[in-house]
Amino acid sequence: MDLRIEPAGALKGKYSVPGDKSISHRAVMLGAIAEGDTLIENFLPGEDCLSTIDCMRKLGIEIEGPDNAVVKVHGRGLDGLAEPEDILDAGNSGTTMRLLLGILAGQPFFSVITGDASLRRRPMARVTEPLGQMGAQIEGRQGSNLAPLAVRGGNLTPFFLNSAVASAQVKSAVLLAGLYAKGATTVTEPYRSRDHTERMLEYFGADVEVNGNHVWLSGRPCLKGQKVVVPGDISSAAFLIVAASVVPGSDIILPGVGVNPTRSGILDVLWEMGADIELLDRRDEGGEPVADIRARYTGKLSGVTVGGETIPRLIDEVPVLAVAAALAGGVTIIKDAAELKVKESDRIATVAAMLGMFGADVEQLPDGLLVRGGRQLKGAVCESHGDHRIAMAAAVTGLAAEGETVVRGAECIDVSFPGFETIIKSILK
Ligand SMILES: O=C(O)C1=C[C@@H](OP(=O)(O)O)[C@@H](O)[C@H](O)C1
Ligand SMILES: C=C(OP(=O)(O)O)C(=O)O
Repeated sequence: MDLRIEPAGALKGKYSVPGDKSISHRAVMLGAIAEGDTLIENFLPGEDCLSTIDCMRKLGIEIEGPDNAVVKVHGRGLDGLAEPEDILDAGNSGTTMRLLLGILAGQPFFSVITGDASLRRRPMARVTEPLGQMGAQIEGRQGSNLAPLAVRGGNLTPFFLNSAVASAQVKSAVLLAGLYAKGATTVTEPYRSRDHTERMLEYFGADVEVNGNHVWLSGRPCLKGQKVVVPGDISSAAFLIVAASVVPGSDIILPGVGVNPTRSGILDVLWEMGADIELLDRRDEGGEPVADIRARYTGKLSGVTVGGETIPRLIDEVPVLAVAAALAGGVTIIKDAAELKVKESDRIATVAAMLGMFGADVEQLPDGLLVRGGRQLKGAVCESHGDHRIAMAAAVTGLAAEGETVVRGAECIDVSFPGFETIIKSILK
């Protein structure tokens, strides 16, 4: 599908962003292995989270919905999953595959998990190795690095993982497997990655302790089904916040967006660049911090250097941050972000190619991007590369560029932000 974009009129008023993808996945998974029902409100009905529901159904869990973003999971307890009769399909979703591998590692049955062409190229050894050390047998191409992966789980022993990457998917896979091991499992990571698994495990009744970059979990807890109200996804909100920051006259409110500090790096960096963003009515909902976000055009963004502990706090927002950088004055350097190469596309290469099509000055670095901002951008025909974040970043660039932009392969936007196209069409001049 082609998405056609023209220079935008100002973004004005309230826009609602769909539920958080990371939290929606986790609510279904924990709901499935908890005792009793879990009611999820504001669930993200994006393709990725639908893949998680589909896999859980194949594992014998009855799930109602999504119906108006409400999902009911009839949990069967820690040992209630059934051997799937068919291959589990994680689609385009790295989170589904890596977190589910953690759960499958603890099951006394055989399962096979695969995904689409993009996911079958993404590295899985980062989870299959520690899960193997915990006692699961996992086989796949390239030394169990590439899906399809066949898992024979069960009889896990507790583990101490000192992870080389700050990855919430790695941390979560080991913690979910740790639920099935008698004793304590701990994970240490170089920088703190998103902590939704830790927060939700505690909310469902597990014994979890977090100390800086270390997480400790006691195995074999009794998880109890809960009501989970999913906050709006800050990763989706970021596209509208950047759009409002670069399109003259804009002033928007995004109600009920998650502002968990392990996710809000994009706000910190946009503030540093000079963006006008306010957090209103800050509150806590179901163990997650939430706020209404107001973003206004300022007309004077400037370049920044971003790296280190900030990167895991905005990893999925780098494509749209690069758009802001191309429209800002001065140089922006994004470093320590080699993880971008193993997302739905190689996002260092695809962001540079996409912005280059608009006439922006962008250089690829081995671990990030160098953007020399301030050029007048010209509408372009660009490819999504099957990557939802690249498609949406291109659309936002098109709003601020001269002339028409066409985003090819824009159907992938439904992976994380169904409704994006409707919002964008409503603001075209
Ligand atoms: O745990 C999660 O929900 C996610 C973790 C991040 O991946 P990594 O763990 O690979 O950094 C992120 O990029 C992904 O979109 C969602
Ligand atoms: C990297 C992403 O997701 P996943 O790893 O779940 O495919 C993303 O949504 O940008």
